[in-house]
Amino acid sequence: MNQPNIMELGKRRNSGPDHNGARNPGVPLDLDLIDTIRINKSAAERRVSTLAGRRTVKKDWQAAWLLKAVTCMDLTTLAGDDTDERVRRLCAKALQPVRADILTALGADRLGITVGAVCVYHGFIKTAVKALKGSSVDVAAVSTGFPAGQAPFETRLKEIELSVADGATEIDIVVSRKHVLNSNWTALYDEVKAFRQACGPAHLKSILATGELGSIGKVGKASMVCMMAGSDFIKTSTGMESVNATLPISLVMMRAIRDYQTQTGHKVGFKPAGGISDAKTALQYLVLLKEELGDEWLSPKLFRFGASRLLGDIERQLEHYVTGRYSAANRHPMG
Ligand SMILES: O=C[C@H](O)COP(=O)(O)O
Repeated sequence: MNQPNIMELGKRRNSGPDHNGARNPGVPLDLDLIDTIRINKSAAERRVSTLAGRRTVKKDWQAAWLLKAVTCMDLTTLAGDDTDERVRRLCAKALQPVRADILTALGADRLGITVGAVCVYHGFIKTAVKALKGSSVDVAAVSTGFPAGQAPFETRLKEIELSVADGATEIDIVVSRKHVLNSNWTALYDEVKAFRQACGPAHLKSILATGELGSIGKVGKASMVCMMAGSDFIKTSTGMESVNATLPISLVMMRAIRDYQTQTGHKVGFKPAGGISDAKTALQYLVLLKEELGDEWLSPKLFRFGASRLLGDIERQLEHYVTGRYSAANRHPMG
């Protein structure tokens, strides 16, 4: 696997698809196309099962890929006991995600590495905006009755509008699982399109909650419908389902993104989220992404990890790389 140009890591300011080309404007719903989508589950599982053994990244290359993963992270806190102080600490970590001594040892201390965004509940948007002011780190808010999405439709629309008014530049919505389970693609399309409209300039990430969609085939179809409705990103999971991000599901979503680009010319981002907590797994996602969608997607404009714990393990692995020793996980707090 090629080493990303480490000098490029610090340059990516202004994340989001529209800063470097047009956003996905969406297209009319094409039910005939949705009907043709078929997914071979065993083939998808076979494809990803060889990933860890077949492609490995070592030493300098691994360090560079891990720094890339950091720049593509939505550093997340979504807990019932979140406080303004916790969010402020998380934002400080977002601005300096890897300890200065580690970055210096890696020769990466002048790259201005930050995460892609901080992801919070609505009530903490203003706190995050203030803490990140002057930086290029985006503020993402989960929305539309996250995680279940069972609030009234008008309430969900209003929630988006309020979050954008508070300063969120990215909105992570949850789709109504019932529309997918009932194969009511028109209802899903209309819902996501309305959410996109409510977002205005903020980018829309559509969370499919893939672990609750019943089949891998539904994941392929729902991915395509969400992109047709104008999603800037499609995202696997809320982190609250019993099954969250997996590599086979991610493969299906990446291929849907590829097919959508082939059909329409529009690029849509991908965000695996939920349960991705170690550097080794993160590298597997990056390898799969590079192989399926190419180098252009290896950027926060088109790829994010949604993760609350991953950064700690990445920092720990980077410290091991520069010192030869592993430190205790609690030496890498998130805030
Ligand atoms: O969107 C992000 C997820 O909620 C994060 O899930 P996690 O806490 O399992 O990393």
